Amino acid sequence: MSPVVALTVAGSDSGGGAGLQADLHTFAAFGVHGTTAVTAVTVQNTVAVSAVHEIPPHLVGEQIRVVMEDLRPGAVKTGMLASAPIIQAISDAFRRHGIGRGGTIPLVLDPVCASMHGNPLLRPDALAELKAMFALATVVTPNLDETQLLVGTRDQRAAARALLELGPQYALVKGGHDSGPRSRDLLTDGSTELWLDAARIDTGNTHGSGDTLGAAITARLAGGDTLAEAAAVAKRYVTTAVATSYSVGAGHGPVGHPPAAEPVVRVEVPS
Ligand SMILES: Nc1ncnc2c1ncn2[C@@H]1O[C@H](COP(=O)(O)OP(=O)(O)OP(=O)(O)O)[C@@H](O)[C@H]1O
Ligand SMILES: Cc1ncc(CO)c(N)n1
Repeated sequence: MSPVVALTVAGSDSGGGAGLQADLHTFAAFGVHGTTAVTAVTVQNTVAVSAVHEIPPHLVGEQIRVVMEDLRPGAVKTGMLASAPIIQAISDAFRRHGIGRGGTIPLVLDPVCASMHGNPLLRPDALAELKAMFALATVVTPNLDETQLLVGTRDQRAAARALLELGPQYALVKGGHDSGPRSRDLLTDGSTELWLDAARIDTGNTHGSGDTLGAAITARLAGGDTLAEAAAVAKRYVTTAVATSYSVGAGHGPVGHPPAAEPVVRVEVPS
């Protein structure tokens, strides 16, 4: 039986907590075969991002092409995209391979702009290009710092409305950076509204939580879920991930990636 496959188009985090490393851990936890198109190599640990090396745009496009032609992922996620020329190459490849709106393969677009340390992961002059790409997305998943940058507000409802005007099918506005006893994310397509709600866990070790939520949605979409189903499962998973986070290094530790309670494919260990 061939496995369910997902693709992440993202940057590498040398510290192993976020970026494509978190995406691959998440795909594996759901029993999904993970593939990657690397956009940038970041020199990063739990304390800071100290350098970024961008991959040439045509090579990012080529990674997408060879994965699409051979492994046929059922869903695609984007994370750190780094620069406007890289975003253009990715958008072209997505249109060519039927990824996102107008195609048949769902696209989860996490508009990563900075690390949780506050270091930039997107060139400031690439913001317009990133926003233009939203029209391709099944869902965009910004945190509150990103909504402030993209649409000028940290109010979840107002941000979702403004994001939907840019053309994605759904907006999922994450509330991890809010305060209060609950960590609430808003999922809406403009006519229905779903609040994904969980207790806020008292920890500073949330590095990679956003990537993990988006990758869990992508894994479940690859397995055939609707977006609302995928988001509900992913929220339960990221809450477990934050609950199993740990301290490593001197800064923000990563979330854990335990086997998913609601996997796409249950991994059987031969006895
Ligand atoms: N302390 C916490 N307790 C429970 N859930 C949390 C906590 N922090 C974040 N979350 C959840 O984790 C997910 C990611 O949210 P967040 O807003 O932190 O994203 P992010 O900033 O993109 O993450 P990252 O740290 O990867 O950059 C959301 O579902 C959010 O509600
Ligand atoms: C490479 C990379 N992607 C995404 C994030 C945001 O979590 C990060 N810190 N590093």
